[in-house]
Amino acid sequence: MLTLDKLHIVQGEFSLTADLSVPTGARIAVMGPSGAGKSTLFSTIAGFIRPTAGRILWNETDLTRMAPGDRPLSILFQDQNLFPHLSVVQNLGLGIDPKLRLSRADHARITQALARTGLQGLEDRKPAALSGGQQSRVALARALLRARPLLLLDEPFAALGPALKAEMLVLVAEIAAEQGTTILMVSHDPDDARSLCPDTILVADGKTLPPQPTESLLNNPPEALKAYLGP
Ligand SMILES: Nc1ncnc2c1ncn2[C@@H]1O[C@H](COP(=O)(O)OP(=O)(O)OP(=O)(O)O)[C@@H](O)[C@H]1O
Repeated sequence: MLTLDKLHIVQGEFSLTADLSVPTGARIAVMGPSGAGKSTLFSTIAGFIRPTAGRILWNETDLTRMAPGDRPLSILFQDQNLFPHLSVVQNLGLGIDPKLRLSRADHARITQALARTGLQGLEDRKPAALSGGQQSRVALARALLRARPLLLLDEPFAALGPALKAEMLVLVAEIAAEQGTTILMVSHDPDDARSLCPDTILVADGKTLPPQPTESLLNNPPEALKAYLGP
């Protein structure tokens, strides 16, 4: 279970509170107006921003002061943060060992992750020689290899076309189900939220609300969400 315990985040003029829990294995959409603080919330959970007050817990473990790399999570952004000078295999290897000292078993796991994400044959390509969809797959394969229990998706597939995006979301859902991964996903698309996430966290007006059923939230959106979703 992820617990945000009386969390208070301040970035200059901007401030955001969160006091909620997310059960293990849940798939939760994170929605709210532009600038409401969705990415800031993720950066705080991932450890790139230090909260002003409160705690972040994974089960009984207090993550609040833990280094980002030690936290039990992976985060995927829109720019896939792949290393441009490294091949697909090397980028994946970094998910296992930052010094790329890989055993035969590690290579076998990489081969498996490549197959799982449909990247066979692209092992030696550099990211610049991959399509956007293929880059997304590499980032997802790396997260798969890290096998952390919590996956934060900050619109990693936003630049893809609708069909490819839907395909990636299905893949995420499959992998998450296999690994029992808990997912938080920032989404601007109500259909994505509906298809992948039974519950939604709303971020608006400086507050992060606890998860509530996605369907009823979208069918009867509060003002802040109405403006964001458009007509
Ligand atoms: N380093 C910073 N210093 C001061 N303010 C910041 C900093 N980083 C972000 N902000 C502000 O914090 C607020 C939240 O930004 P954030 O990117 O988290 O919003 P968001 O909900 O993810 O928006 P979007 O949907 O447009 O991506 C914004 O008003 C932004 O201008």
